[in-house]
Amino acid sequence: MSPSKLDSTASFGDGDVSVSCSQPANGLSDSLSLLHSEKAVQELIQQTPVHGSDDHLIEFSEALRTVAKALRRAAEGKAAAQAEAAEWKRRYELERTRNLHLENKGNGICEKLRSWWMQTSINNTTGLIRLMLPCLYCCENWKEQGRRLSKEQSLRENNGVSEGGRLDNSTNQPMLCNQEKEHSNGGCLEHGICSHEVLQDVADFDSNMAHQNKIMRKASFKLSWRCKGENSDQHKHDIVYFEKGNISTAERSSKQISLKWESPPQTLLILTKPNSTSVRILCAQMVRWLREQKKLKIYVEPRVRVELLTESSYFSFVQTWKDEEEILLVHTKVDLVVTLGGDGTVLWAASIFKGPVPPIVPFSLGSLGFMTPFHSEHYRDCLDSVLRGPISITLRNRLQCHVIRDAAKNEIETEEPILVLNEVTIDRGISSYLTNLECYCDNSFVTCVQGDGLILSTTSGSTAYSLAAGGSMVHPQVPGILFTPICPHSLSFRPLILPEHVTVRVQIPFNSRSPAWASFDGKDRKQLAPGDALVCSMAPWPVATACQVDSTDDFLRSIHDGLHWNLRKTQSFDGPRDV
Ligand SMILES: NC(=O)c1ccc[n+]([C@@H]2O[C@H](COP(=O)([O-])OP(=O)(O)OC[C@H]3O[C@@H](n4cnc5c(N)ncnc54)[C@H](O)[C@@H]3O)[C@@H](O)[C@H]2O)c1
Ligand SMILES: Nc1ncnc2c1ncn2[C@@H]1O[C@H](COP(=O)(O)OP(=O)(O)OP(=O)(O)O)[C@@H](O)[C@H]1O
Repeated sequence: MSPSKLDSTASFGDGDVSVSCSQPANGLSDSLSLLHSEKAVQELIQQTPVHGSDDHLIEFSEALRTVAKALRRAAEGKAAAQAEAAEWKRRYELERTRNLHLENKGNGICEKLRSWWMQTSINNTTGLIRLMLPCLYCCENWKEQGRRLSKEQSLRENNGVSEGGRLDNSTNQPMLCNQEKEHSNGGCLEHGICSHEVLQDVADFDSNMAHQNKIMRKASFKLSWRCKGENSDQHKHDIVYFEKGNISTAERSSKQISLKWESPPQTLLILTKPNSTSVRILCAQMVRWLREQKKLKIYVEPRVRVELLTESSYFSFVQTWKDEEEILLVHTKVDLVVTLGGDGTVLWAASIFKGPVPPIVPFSLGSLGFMTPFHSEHYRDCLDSVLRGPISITLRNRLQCHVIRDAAKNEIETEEPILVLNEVTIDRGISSYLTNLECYCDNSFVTCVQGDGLILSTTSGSTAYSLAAGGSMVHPQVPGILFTPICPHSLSFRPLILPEHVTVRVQIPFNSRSPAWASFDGKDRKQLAPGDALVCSMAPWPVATACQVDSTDDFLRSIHDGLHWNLRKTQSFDGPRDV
């Protein structure tokens, strides 16, 4: 039988293996079943005794091999096509959201913000909550959007009657804070990065605070690029000049950044490492000092509030949240976050904020502290100078990771993105097989990782797991994505550093021997089945951590103190030398 004879459904043996090769090109209905068929064909080849003298059998097994190969190619083709389709679907959705957003920007209203606003207004018929949040999707023009939404609300409440086009929103319009009035020309965005203000927050989400029916607003601050010999308030937007055909760089894409408060911070969130007596004692002291000396409002996690109240009822002024939903609003309340612990507590702090993150002041109470430059013994002086400002900060990029399930029927089933400050790791989990990860960068094939796994790390995470896997240490202010294999079974694999603007996709091939596992900053393990993918790009919400000196000094100090980097006894003068 020649291979060409295998163009129709053929049954082999006692009929339990059936291979159809006559399907049209688009008939690759299910690559998994194709793979099973391939396996069956392979098994059949192994089971069928082939004697050198039997030409027919040799020809037959050749034909089967050809079929097996064709099936494998078909399955791989489908996997690639599915990955591409998923990516295009994602891009389409992104584009559609952006277009919707732009369309509504014409009206001055972001669609997401509009629906959120509608919900809030509908859910709170008493009209108690009328929060004005920054729009996470556009992060601009939201004050104006607030006014317009308020007008819409007013219209709805008045059955939409507005004959002369004049809208009376005097009762429903969010109250504007002073900042809003001062910056109503939007000047803030023109000369730096500004914090968002909360316009009005009538009802506190904590019932303990329900009686405090008063205006709270977030402290406003400005971030500016600091460069030696340059006026710090001047920020040119052009990075590259093309004057008379000559290309010259006018600016660096990343610089030392300084934070200057435009209004004093009023609310602090303190996050602490659990199960540590020294941290508990320090936390109580700090809360007391901040309340008595600085007159600040303090938020802590529910666990910490219980701990403080167990110590003394004095701490009843300390506020907290009740559930996951309320945590989502915390960033609108808090001006500054203080962490008491090690790097893990900074990671924990960042993980609480699924969108914008307030600046973090990390105190070191762990064994290593790459992101925790402040010493807890001097907390009063440190906090004094941070609250006064200006301070140097390290603006740490985060990665935004999407798990795309092959089994997902539609985009509604797409899982929420996860933000990481250190890295996302895709590894073999408990499986003893090699992982097989197909990696693409902006749809260009990068490589197939065969080994224990792959780390996609931020530059902040470059001193963590990526370093242990042989990646380079990178200054946290350098924008980039580290692509570091874990124990690759290849002599020529070297870690890469990719530019910050790319999207990396890691695909688990359909013919993978086992599922892979993704973990995010060392937590939240998720299984990735064959056909699933992890798509990762730079998130728009970095984490600003306060520096002791500046980002470079702090970074170098951390690798010297934390890792004893390049520590070696100095060679003595006493010996052979060039004269
Ligand atoms: N082989 C390894 O080195 C290895 C293995 C697993 C996880 N990790 C790291 O642990 C991190 C989670 O930290 P954790 O504190 O929640 O877990 P953990 O308590 O297990 O601590 C892990 C260690 O990593 C250090 N670390 C964390 N972030 C760092 C950073 N940016 N630079 C330098 N060191 C850093 C911590 O100080 C700590 O000593 C993960 O994001 C991962 O980077 C490292
Ligand atoms: N507020 C928190 N709630 C829950 N878990 C937390 C919190 N803060 C920290 N953790 C977790 O506790 C673990 C240890 O925290 P951290 O790294 O800060 O302390 P450490 O291990 O003593 O420090 P180091 O790693 O420098 O020795 C981390 O896994 C971190 O995610």
